[in-house]
Amino acid sequence: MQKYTVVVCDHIHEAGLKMLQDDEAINFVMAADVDKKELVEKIIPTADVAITRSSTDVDSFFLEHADNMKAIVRAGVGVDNVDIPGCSKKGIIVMNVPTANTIAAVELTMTHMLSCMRMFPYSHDHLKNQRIWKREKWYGYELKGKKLGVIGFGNIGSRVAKRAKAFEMDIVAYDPYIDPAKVTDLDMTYTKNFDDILACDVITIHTPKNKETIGIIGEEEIAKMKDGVVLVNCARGDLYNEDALYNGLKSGKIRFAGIDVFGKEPAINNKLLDLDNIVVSPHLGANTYESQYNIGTQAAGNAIEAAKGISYPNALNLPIDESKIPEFVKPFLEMGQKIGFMASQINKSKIVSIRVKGQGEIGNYVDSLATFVTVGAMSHSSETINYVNADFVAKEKGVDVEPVNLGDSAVYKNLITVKLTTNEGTTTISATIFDDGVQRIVSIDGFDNEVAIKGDMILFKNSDVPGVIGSVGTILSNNSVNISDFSLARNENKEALAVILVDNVVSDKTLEELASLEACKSVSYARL
Ligand SMILES: NC(=O)c1ccc[n+]([C@@H]2O[C@H](COP(=O)([O-])OP(=O)(O)OC[C@H]3O[C@@H](n4cnc5c(N)ncnc54)[C@H](O)[C@@H]3O)[C@@H](O)[C@H]2O)c1
Ligand SMILES: O=C(O)[C@H](O)COP(=O)(O)O
Repeated sequence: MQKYTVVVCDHIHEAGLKMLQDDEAINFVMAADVDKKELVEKIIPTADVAITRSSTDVDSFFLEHADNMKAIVRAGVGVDNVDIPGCSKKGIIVMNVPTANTIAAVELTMTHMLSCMRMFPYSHDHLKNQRIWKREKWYGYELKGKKLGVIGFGNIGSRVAKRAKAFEMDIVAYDPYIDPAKVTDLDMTYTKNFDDILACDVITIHTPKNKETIGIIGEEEIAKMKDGVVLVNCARGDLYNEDALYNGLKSGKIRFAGIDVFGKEPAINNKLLDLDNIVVSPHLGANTYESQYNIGTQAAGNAIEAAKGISYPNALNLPIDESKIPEFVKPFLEMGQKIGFMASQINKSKIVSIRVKGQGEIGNYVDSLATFVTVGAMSHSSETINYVNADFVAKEKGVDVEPVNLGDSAVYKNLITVKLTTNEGTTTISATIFDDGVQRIVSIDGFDNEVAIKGDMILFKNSDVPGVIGSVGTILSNNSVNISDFSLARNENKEALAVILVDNVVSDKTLEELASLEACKSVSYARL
């Protein structure tokens, strides 16, 4: 069996590590405690996929050594320390885990906000460590009635705003890239004028770190702020210019700051730590058990799928303008890749052509869909294929890829059909996503089997005569193969196709036994 090496560069939850350990196709290397230079020089060259967090920079040094790398999974949101154009140049897909730590970051932001208002860590230290009971020293301020300026109204910023509203704050949001209704529908104020944010009592930032946002709060902005303003940053260091922040805190213009992130981390020598009106944490925004469990398991699952070429969830460097792809399309793309991968296992031979048809609204996105299907179908025949180079690899290997938009679908809201032609014949699979979000095959080679696209599946085609299902069940049970789902369909030629989902890996011996049944016409096996 082919093995893929997944290198874990930073600590992730043990449930994620276990998933990697338990997958027989994965050679798992835990390198979180390895010195970064050694990691890059000695371990990264062996990796098919790397899992990273903010402590591992994916920079030119890293990429120079990533000669086998197919994908990088950033186990978190921020990809400011990942050279995405550099990855694209090397054909490396970059994925992140975008929402698994949202709540952890939101709640840490509220913790910082409240800590700043009540100077909580300082009063705690006074009593606990200095044994001083001096209640009059610790008069704080209330959030109620104060104006909160939220810069960046995405997953985290919008949820911070909702929680702050529950504290009876007035919310002003600045985010040029959203529909203002996202703010105004919540009875909050949307502004395009950054000065409205600077006029707030408390300001919190939740944008990514990029060219536009680095230093978005600098000396000039702080000068315009109210005296006694409170600033919170649980997004990224350098969004607030650290010299300007230091001077503002030192002068008292900024009354208090709550800071989780720093320009250079670990930040043990940062001069901000010398101040008495700052609450700090060592980049803990994502550090809750819940969030790390979710991130670790999602990152591991995505790394396994990417290593095997099954799918690349949340890929950030696709050859497609993601902003032009509506949300409903993304699961179809993922499903298209799985169907391509499945078809290539059922019909194992040199691929001649891949025809991808889209019906319903999905038909408008059939070109992107064809790219994903191609990646899935050709991942067995090309070690390096991905969304970035799929068209090129297909052409190079003489595979004809044809996307077809069929317009409206008579039966399904959206339907995709993949026809894979190889030297051995054709396999045609149609699938849709129902309103419950479950991806389902609705037909295979003209048989109307309806079955979920997941796990291990046996496709058993036979003459439609009595007793076949019983014999199949007996063989599977004699070989300790447990059936989890079974779908049977027949055609007018007196043939039947059974799609059998099973709980465990099926051996060649079991497949041979099935093939030896008299009524059997063909047996194939696909692992997703
Ligand atoms: N401290 C932590 O551990 C921690 C945890 C999670 C996320 N983060 C950071 O928080 C950031 C935000 O996370 P998210 O999940 O809310 O991301 P998101 O993509 O959902 O939201 C970001 C928002 O910022 C807006 N934005 C972009 N540029 C802007 C600009 N110039 N001015 C105003 N708004 C702008 C976007 O339109 C978007 O709505 C991440 O990029 C990450 O760096 C930190
Ligand atoms: O961007 C993120 O997801 C957070 O900053 C968390 O970073 P971490 O994974 O290094 O904790």
